[in-house]
Amino acid sequence: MSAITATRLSKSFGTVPAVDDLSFTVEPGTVTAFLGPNGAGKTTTLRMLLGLVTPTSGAALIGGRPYRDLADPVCEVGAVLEAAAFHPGLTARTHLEILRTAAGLAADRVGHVLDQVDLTGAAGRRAGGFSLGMRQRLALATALLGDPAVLILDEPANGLDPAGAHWLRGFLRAYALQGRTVLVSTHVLTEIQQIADHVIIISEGRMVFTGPLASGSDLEELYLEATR
Ligand SMILES: Nc1ncnc2c1ncn2[C@@H]1O[C@H](COP(=O)(O)OP(=O)(O)OP(=O)(O)O)[C@@H](O)[C@H]1O
Repeated sequence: MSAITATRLSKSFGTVPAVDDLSFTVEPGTVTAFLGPNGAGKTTTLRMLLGLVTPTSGAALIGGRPYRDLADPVCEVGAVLEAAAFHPGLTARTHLEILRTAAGLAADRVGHVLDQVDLTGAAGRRAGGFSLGMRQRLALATALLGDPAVLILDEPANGLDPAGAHWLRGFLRAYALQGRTVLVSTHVLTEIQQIADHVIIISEGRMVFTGPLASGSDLEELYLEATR
């Protein structure tokens, strides 16, 4: 079964058709790049997959079910959507501890995800003093708490320094190699080209390209051609 399925998915905000009859699948064991110009409908699509926006019509499924019907959502899908807001007075570890407790996860998960995103050294610092890149790492750590099979990330490299972006690429590649599913929305084509197996490009809410990314192919050329 596909890890993620969108079937004839549409969403209008008033008279604005943000997503228009969009169908695609995302397979386990792949990194899929979800691309499109500003306002193409990427974030709206991701929010529908995560049950945060109700589709006007069509279906958005994770593991064959709408998000609201998942038995154990924290363990099935982790997400980073835009720059997450953290309470400035709470430490990274406290943020994660609160989420871990609410989700009923094992006590060792907090230390594990802090290690995974390389934030262990800053775990006792307040999030209010974090740089953008550190906040991105903390947001990724929250997404990883349930050790989910599916990761949905909106611009995850935003604010990461070159070493951080390099680290993130390796992390996502390894995540997919474990048979898990990674769907990443980004505008940074040179970076995603290095790790994506599959590409979905939308424009004005509609699919303009979906297919595997052959090694050696030029993603920027493909993108510019598809969105012109
Ligand atoms: N809550 C909302 N109310 C009204 N219009 C919205 C809302 N959310 C999104 N839109 C509109 O839907 C369209 C798609 O927006 P969306 O944020 O999904 O695009 P995007 O592809 O993620 O863009 P970007 O690359 O700039 O982040 C835009 O025209 C946007 O103005």
